[in-house]
Amino acid sequence: MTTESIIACAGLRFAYGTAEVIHGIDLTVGRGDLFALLGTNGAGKTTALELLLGERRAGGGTIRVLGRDPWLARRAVAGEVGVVPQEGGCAPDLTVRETVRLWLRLRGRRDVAGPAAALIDELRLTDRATRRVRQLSGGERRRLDLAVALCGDPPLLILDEPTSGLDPQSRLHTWQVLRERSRRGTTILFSTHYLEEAEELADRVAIMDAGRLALCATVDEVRRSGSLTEVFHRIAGTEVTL
Ligand SMILES: Nc1ncnc2c1ncn2[C@@H]1O[C@H](COP(=O)(O)OP(=O)(O)OP(=O)(O)O)[C@@H](O)[C@H]1O
Repeated sequence: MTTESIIACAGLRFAYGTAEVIHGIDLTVGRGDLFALLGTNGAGKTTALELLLGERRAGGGTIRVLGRDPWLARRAVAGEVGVVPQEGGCAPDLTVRETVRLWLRLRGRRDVAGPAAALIDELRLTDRATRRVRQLSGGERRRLDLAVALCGDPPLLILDEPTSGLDPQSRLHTWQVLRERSRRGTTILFSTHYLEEAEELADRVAIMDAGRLALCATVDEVRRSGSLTEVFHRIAGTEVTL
C-alpha cells in the first residue's frame, strides 16, 4: 500500500429527502488497499458506495474517486471502476458467456472470447457458461456479478456485499480471487456483514454506525485492541479510539 489515495471523502453528507443518512464522513482508501466497510443494517454503507460511484449526489462535503468528482465525471469513473451492486444487475436473458463477453466489449476489449473464458473459469462458472442468468442459483449469479466487475481489469473495485449468498467454499474461493487482484495492485473497497471476512481478507476496515464512521483502522490495529468481532460489538453506536 502507498499513501496515494484512490478514494478520498471529506465531510461527506447525504439525505434522502429531509432524512439525512450520511452525517459527515471522512474516508481515504489508498492505492492497493483491500478495504472492508462494515456496519449494521441501515448504517449507510450502500448509500456511501453509491455516492462514490456518482449514482447519488452528495448533499455536502467532497468526494474524489481516482482523482475525479464521481457526480460530475460519472461516465469516466464508471469506465475505471468494477462494481458489484448490492442487488446484482445482469440481464436475465443473456447467458453467462454472453454477459461476460458483452462487458468486456463495453470495457473496450476487441478480442473477447479468450478473456471471457478465462474470467468464467476464474469464477468457477465454466460448466454454467451457456446457461441464462435467470437459470443460475443465487450464489452462481453473485459469482457472475464479480466476473462482470473484473471485466477489463479495472484499477478500482467497489463491491457491495460481494459474497452474500455464497456457500463457504465459494466464499473462500472469492477471497482468493480478490487477494490475487489486490496482489496485482487493484484497489478494492467492499462492504460485508461477515466480520471474519473483513478480518481475514482486508488490510483496513471501517465500521459505519448510523451514518457515521465509528472506526477506521488497519486490521492489525484492531487486533491490538481485541478481535474485530469484539470491537464491532463494543462500538454499538459510540466512537472507539484505537
Ligand atoms: N431509496 C431510499 N429512500 C429513502 N431512504 C433510503 C433509501 N435507501 C436507503 N434508505 C435509508 O437510508 C439508510 C441507509 O441505508 P443503506 O442501504 O445505505 O444502509 P446499509 O448500511 O447499506 O444497510 P444494509 O446493511 O441493510 O444493506 C437506511 O435508514 C435506509 O432505510
